[in-house]
Amino acid sequence: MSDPYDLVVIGGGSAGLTAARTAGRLGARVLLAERERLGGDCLWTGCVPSKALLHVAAQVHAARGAGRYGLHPRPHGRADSAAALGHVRQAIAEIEPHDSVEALRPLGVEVVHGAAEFTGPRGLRVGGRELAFRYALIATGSAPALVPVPGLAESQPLTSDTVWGLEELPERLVVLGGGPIGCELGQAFARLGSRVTVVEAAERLLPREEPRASHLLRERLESEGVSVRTGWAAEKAEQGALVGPGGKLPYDVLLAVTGRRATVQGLCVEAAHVEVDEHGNIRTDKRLRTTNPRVYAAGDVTGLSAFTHLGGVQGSAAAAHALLGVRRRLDYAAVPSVTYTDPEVARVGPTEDEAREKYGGKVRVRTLRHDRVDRAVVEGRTEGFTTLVLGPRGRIVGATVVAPRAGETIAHLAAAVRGGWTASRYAATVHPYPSWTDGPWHAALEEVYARLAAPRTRWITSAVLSARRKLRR
Ligand SMILES: Cc1cc2nc3c(=O)[nH]c(=O)nc-3n(C[C@H](O)[C@H](O)[C@H](O)COP(=O)(O)OP(=O)(O)OC[C@H]3O[C@@H](n4cnc5c(N)ncnc54)[C@H](O)[C@@H]3O)c2cc1C
Ligand SMILES: NC(=O)c1ccc[n+]([C@@H]2O[C@H](COP(=O)([O-])OP(=O)(O)OC[C@H]3O[C@@H](n4cnc5c(N)ncnc54)[C@H](O)[C@@H]3O)[C@@H](O)[C@H]2O)c1
Repeated sequence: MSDPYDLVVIGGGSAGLTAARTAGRLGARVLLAERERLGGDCLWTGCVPSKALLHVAAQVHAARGAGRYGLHPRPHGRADSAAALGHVRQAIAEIEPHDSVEALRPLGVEVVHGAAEFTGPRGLRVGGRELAFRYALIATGSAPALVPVPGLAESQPLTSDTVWGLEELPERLVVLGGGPIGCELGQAFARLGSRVTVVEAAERLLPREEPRASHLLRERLESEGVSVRTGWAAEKAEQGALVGPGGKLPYDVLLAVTGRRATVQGLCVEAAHVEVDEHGNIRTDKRLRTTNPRVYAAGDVTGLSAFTHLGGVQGSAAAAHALLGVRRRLDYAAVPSVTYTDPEVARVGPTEDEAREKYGGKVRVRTLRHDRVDRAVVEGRTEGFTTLVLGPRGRIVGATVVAPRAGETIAHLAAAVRGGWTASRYAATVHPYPSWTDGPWHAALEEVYARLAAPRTRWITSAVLSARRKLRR
């Protein structure tokens, strides 16, 4: 067996790639093992293809609406599936080189192709080699999980892994699951011309978001022809129909997007004394160390992250912890999440209800409807809103923005949450006009105006005004 590597990273997705790059930049001897394709879920079956498809769908949707401005005839029918999926493949092809063996080599990252398995607490086997490591990082991600609905597995539904292999747009698409994936893909396929039904067992779409965001998104989807069934738990799947409350939903294609499960099979984690928790995720402490202090974990496999941006940050932090012994605290309270539907639903921190559970009566909420945002008015998109959740000492602890490009707007609010800013501190930054960032800015200004109007402040300002009037008389 050769000298031990400083760090062996298992899995070349968002978390593993970022960890390997960090380790390489630190000058460590690092090996990255990947069993399929570098880039992982995000590049091949997740963020990149879904956002590329949503982009095509948005173009098609805009073209259909151009009749309003005199451009006729109004295009109808289904978009060209080959062209739509061609754009998806092109986006992947353009991003892929950034995640390639060639891009990693200058950073000193060695890549081995193969499925890694632990052979002991400080050793593993991959690509026919037995390796020793000082530290290892498990970044093996997650895979679609089918809910235990009778007949579902036998019906062989498409998942977010396999939907990209479709050659034709389905005539009737039933989407099982109204979470982020179901809403994004449901809207994309509907805009491209499929007849889409989204079914969700909970009482509303995107159950983790502000109820107002869920209702608004539902209205929007329905206005675009998507049939939405909430409180609709699938009971049975048959060939060609999903069965649930009130009867059958016939489909040509069934897409099951009901959550994901950590990928730990085949890793032989027991050999490394690495424990898995009751949900099947790798158990980690605050520093992302597993139950073996020589082995760390990052990304979807931990159950602490379901996003590329967070998986990458975890990977980088875990590499630095392991190699340098530094303690970089991860601030989960300020991690934004975005569902890239139109409008986008973006949030950082807790919802209003979650904040009230945590902070009780100290919570105040400012919501600004976007009919007060000039950018929304000029684009004819006033349906959205911004909510700021203020916690103890008036600090912004959470925010939700529902609007086109809310994913960009939320980044500044994430900085505010991370910095523990009050609404007035946030409002002191000048925001560009007319931009979507006017939503959060004016919501924060509303809080400032309310404070100015409070009796105590009003008493002080009145006293100052009156004193200055007398002085200058
Ligand atoms: C449809 C969809 C849309 C999404 N959209 C977004 C989005 O817009 N924004 C966002 O932030 N997140 C999004 N996500 C989530 C995001 O894709 C994941 O959070 C992210 O890709 C997880 O990264 P990871 O590195 O933890 O795992 P992965 O990307 O899954 O990488 C794990 C890698 O490990 C490899 N592997 C597994 N076992 C072994 C082994 N034994 N040996 C060697 N290699 C192994 C796998 O082949 C894989 O390449 C989306 C997900 C889906 C499904
Ligand atoms: N834009 C993004 O950042 C983005 C996009 C897509 C996915 N992701 C992440 O990927 C992960 C997986 O997403 P997802 O949408 O698959 O999972 P999810 O768990 O968020 O949503 C699945 C939905 O399916 C519903 N469901 C479960 N069983 C059902 C049944 N029998 N009948 C009807 N509905 C049922 C659940 O109530 C839930 O709302 C999430 O953690 C998400 O955050 C992120």
